[in-house]
Amino acid sequence: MSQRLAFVGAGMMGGTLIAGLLAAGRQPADIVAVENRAERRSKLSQEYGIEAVAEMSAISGAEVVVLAVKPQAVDAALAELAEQLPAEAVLVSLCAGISCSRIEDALPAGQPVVRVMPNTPAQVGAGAAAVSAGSAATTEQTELARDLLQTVGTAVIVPESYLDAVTAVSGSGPAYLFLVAESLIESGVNLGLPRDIATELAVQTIFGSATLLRESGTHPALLREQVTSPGGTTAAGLGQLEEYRVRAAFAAATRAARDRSVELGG
Ligand SMILES: NC(=O)C1=CN([C@@H]2O[C@H](COP(=O)(O)OP(=O)(O)OC[C@H]3O[C@@H](n4cnc5c(N)ncnc54)[C@H](OP(=O)(O)O)[C@@H]3O)[C@@H](O)[C@H]2O)C=CC1
Ligand SMILES: O=C(O)[C@@H]1CCC=N1
Repeated sequence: MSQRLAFVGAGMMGGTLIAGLLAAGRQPADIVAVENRAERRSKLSQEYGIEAVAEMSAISGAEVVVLAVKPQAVDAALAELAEQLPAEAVLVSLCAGISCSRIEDALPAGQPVVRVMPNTPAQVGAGAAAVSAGSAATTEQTELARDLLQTVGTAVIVPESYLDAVTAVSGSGPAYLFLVAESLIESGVNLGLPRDIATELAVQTIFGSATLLRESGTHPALLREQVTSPGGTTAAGLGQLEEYRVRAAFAAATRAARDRSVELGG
């Protein structure tokens, strides 16, 4: 694959994808970034050797244009982008909550649009993304977007109606798990462990548990039972997590994130 890619917005998520794609073997010469912030542009060109500019005209040679600005900046970006977008280019939007139809309405009729919800573990080739076709995107164009995301992790094609829930689970999900990591480390420190030891053990425990969960294909409830000796330490700890309603907290968190995604879509 060597399509010419343009990123409009190359902050946290756009920059993550660019880094992941280059690490997976994409050539810097095939990627251009249109980015508002001068310091980001310098970093992108110095660190990755890609062309990074402020002018939207740079997207004119692209076959795939990835829109990675905050949802609040989408309308302004689309207004500028619509004038420069090549008719045959696929617009791949990473923007939370913004529907394909809203993007299509801002572009020339028939422009192919694909909506994607990625996540930041793509930085280390371990992303999880879901991809949905807009009304004018062909199967081939949707698969092209999926393949792009698959170079930095897992990517699945889903109906667009799933995407707000996907955003709540895997788009925002890394932040929930980083909060769990932070809590486990602090709890170890509170119990008297040196911070570096607590950090190393907590991080490896999360990594090892995720790897076991994925590689064994075993239901997490069974894996949890394997750790839980009758009358033992884990049963005592889990009892407190149930008491503090961890399951209810995750259900409420994902509902709130899903609702916010819907709200951002306007
Ligand atoms: N961060 C994450 O974990 C995830 C983010 N997303 C989605 O990705 C999108 C980007 O998020 P994120 O990367 O975190 O945001 P960032 O703010 O880190 O990056 C967006 C960048 O785009 C720039 N920008 C805004 N408008 C334009 C424009 N018209 N032309 C060129 N550059 C522009 C911004 O500059 P300035 O600030 O000066 O406007 C900023 O540097 C969002 O829609 C978000 O919903 C999806 C999944 C995960
Ligand atoms: O917090 C957000 O709105 C974005 C979308 C998913 C992850 N970050």
